[in-house]
This record gives sequence, structure tokens and C-alpha cells, in this order.
Amino acid sequence: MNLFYAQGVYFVKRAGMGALRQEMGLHVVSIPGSQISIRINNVILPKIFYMAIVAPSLLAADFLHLQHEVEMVNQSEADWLHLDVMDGQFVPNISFGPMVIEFVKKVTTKTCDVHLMIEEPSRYFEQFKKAGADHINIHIETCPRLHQDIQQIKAMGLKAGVAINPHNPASLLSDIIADVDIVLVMSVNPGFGGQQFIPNTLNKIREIKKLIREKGSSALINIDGGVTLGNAAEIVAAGADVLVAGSTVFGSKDPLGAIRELKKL
Ligand SMILES: O=C(CO)[C@@H](O)[C@H](O)COP(=O)(O)O
Repeated sequence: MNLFYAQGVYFVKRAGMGALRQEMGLHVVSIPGSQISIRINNVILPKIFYMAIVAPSLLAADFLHLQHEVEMVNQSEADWLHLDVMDGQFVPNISFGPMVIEFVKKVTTKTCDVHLMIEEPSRYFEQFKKAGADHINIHIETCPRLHQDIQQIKAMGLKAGVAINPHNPASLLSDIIADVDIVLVMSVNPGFGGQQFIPNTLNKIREIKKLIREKGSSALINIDGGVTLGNAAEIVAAGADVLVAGSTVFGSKDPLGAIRELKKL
């Protein structure tokens, strides 16, 4: 169970909310910033702190010591491992593909959150599934048959995410948000790690959260790009469920400590 009690406070992990809701008749009654109140069998729990899902982005890892980096994440409190696939077409950079993910999968104990920054992603869904993807995130612009692609990912038994770029408004998600498991909000222009967080993303997170409630969606909001120990609290308070962090984790002298700090928010 993802609900636990410590020092007078109930903690809950958002990822388990769906299951908890079914098992225990649990209802979220309010989400003011990073604190939420919940009701279980009509008893309102006094205080619930939201814990963000943390997903270190392997793009910022030392690829000469990839196994060591993946094992570091295994030992950490991180929940997912974020894997950025770039084709040099949809984004100006080229990163890695299914072959690298297949090797990473042999070592990682974390959920593999694959972010496809490539043209015609549906041509490769099967390959990424075979390589070990647990989630596949696709960009709206790359999918003329977005609904169909989302359904295809889900039919393969994977979680489906839709990614939007900084210039895309939240309203673009209106017709798809009820069908997706994850909304991946780019808080930098995709292609490179180590960029500055675009501040307007905070407003966009609030708008997406509102849309999620209005449409009765259970999608998680995942923020990708420029997440630091300095801005993560604000991002979570705006309504983010997941924090992708590349440089903040792998660029740190104490990556385990950096992940621990992100989880504390
Ligand atoms: O998808 C991307 C960049 O396109 C991100 O996942 C970055 O890899 C995040 O890196 P940092 O901004 O955290 O260094």
C-alpha cells in the first residue's frame, strides 16, 4: 500500500491513488498546493503530504559508467528512470535508442519512462516495448493519429504519455487528457539537458491540473527540464506529480542526496 503514517502525518504516493481509491473507498477532497486532504470510508485524515515521483533523466549520466549510474539510481529513493530518445529530426540532438534501453533494463530496478522525441514514433513502439519500456511518452506534433497511438501503447500493456512543448498551450490537451496516463510538460525546449526552467510552465501546470479535474482524468503531470533543488518545491506546489531531473541528479557530487532532497518536497 502506498499510504503510510509517520510522526503524526499520513503520507501518500500519488502513483498508488487509483488502486487505493478502489481498495479503500478513498477520495481526494482537496489539493491545495502540495498538501492534500483525503477521506477513507468517510473519515477525513488530518494531514496528507504529497510526495512527488522522482525520475532521474539518464541523458545527463556518465555514459562511460552507465551501469554504475543506473545502479546508483537503483539504490536511491527515485521512482522512475527517465530515458530520452532523440532522433536529430524532431529535436536537434541525437541521443540513444532501444539498444541502449535494452541494456539499461537488465540493470535497472526502476520503472522505465521512455520519452520519444522522434518523428513517426508509432513505427518503434514494439521495439521500445521489447527493449523494456514501461511508459511511452509521445509528442503531440509527431502523431497525426494521436488517439490511435495512445490506444496502441495502452493495448501493449504500457502507460501512455503525451508530451507538450513550451509553446503548446494547455488547451491542446483538452480532447486527449482523459485517455492518457501521463502528461509530459516540457519546461525547456526539448533536445538538451542542463537548460533553464521556463517560468511560465508554472501557470501551465495549474491550467493542466484544472483540465484534469474538469475532464475526470487521472493523468499524472510530469515536468521535464530545468528542475533544480531551488525550484522543485514551487513546481510541486503548482500541481506537478512527477519531477524529471537530469543535471540536478547526475551533475551533483551527491546524486543520492539530490534525489533524497527532491523526494522530501
Ligand atoms: O528531455 C529532456 C531534454 O530534451 C530532459 O529530460 C532533460 O534530459 C532534462 O535535463 P535537465 O534539464 O534536468 O538537466
